[in-house]
Amino acid sequence: MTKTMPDLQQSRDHRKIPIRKVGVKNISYPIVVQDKHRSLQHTVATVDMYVDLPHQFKGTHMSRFVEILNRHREQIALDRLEEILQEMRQKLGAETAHLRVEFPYFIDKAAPVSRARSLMEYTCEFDACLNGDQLDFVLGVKVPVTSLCPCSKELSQFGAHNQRSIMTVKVRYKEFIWIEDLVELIEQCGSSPLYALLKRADEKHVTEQAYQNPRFVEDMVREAYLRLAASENITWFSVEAENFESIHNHSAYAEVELDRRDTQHP
Ligand SMILES: Nc1nc2c(ncn2[C@@H]2O[C@H](COP(=O)(O)OP(=O)(O)OP(=O)(O)O)[C@@H](O)[C@H]2O)c(=O)[nH]1
Repeated sequence: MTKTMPDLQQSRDHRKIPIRKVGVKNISYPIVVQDKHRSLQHTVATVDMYVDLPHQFKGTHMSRFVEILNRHREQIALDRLEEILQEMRQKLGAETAHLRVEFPYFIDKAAPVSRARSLMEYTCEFDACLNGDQLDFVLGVKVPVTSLCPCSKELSQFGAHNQRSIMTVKVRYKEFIWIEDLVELIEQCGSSPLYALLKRADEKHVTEQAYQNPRFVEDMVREAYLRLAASENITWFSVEAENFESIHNHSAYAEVELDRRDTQHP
């Protein structure tokens, strides 16, 4: 039946414009992530899959992306991404394949005083690209923290404004990095970490901890820079901090980046 149907995608395009990324976006799909303490964690990701398209073709074959994803069902994990990307390149006749997987990841944390345990959610991403046989992979994690304003503390007779901040860290690395370790490193860069569950004794502790540890967005990204740059394993990183200001109707924002790849591969 399909053989007799016209294949418009395969027909020629005459505009001579190659397309860098074309494919499917926002597929909700189950994946498996390596968990530092529980071996594996099952979660549901939002998946984007793209390839490049040479100028002479009218369209890509959208159904093949979903076919590939389903061929790897229950095995979509970090160590399978390259295989999936290779299959995308091959089945879609492309030079470059992109696979972005964004997912909620849960870490079991103990509250600082009561030690009450709770699951804290972190939004993570694997962003992988295969160009020929060159694999580029970026791990990203969004880490919410508390920040307390040093200026407000200095000026005010009582209190200081403080807010929830999101620190977004992205890394390229040589040897495997646990999401848990990245989260722990970034949590040290705000005024206080966040927890899903706090009893009263914990609430007093985190409030006082934040007051004793005021941080601008600039302090937060600089602290992260120092800690990430200290690891030889990390070849590239970027860190963003966004403070959802409690006394302004806008956010304070800062970003830093370090790229060691050029010096390693001149
Ligand atoms: N290329 C392209 N396809 C689209 C778009 N929107 C929907 N589609 C549909 O995606 C569907 C699947 O396309 P293909 O993968 O080429 O389907 P197919 O020809 O049955 O599959 P193959 O035999 O593997 O090529 C088609 O029905 C298209 O109409 C779009 O914006 N671009």
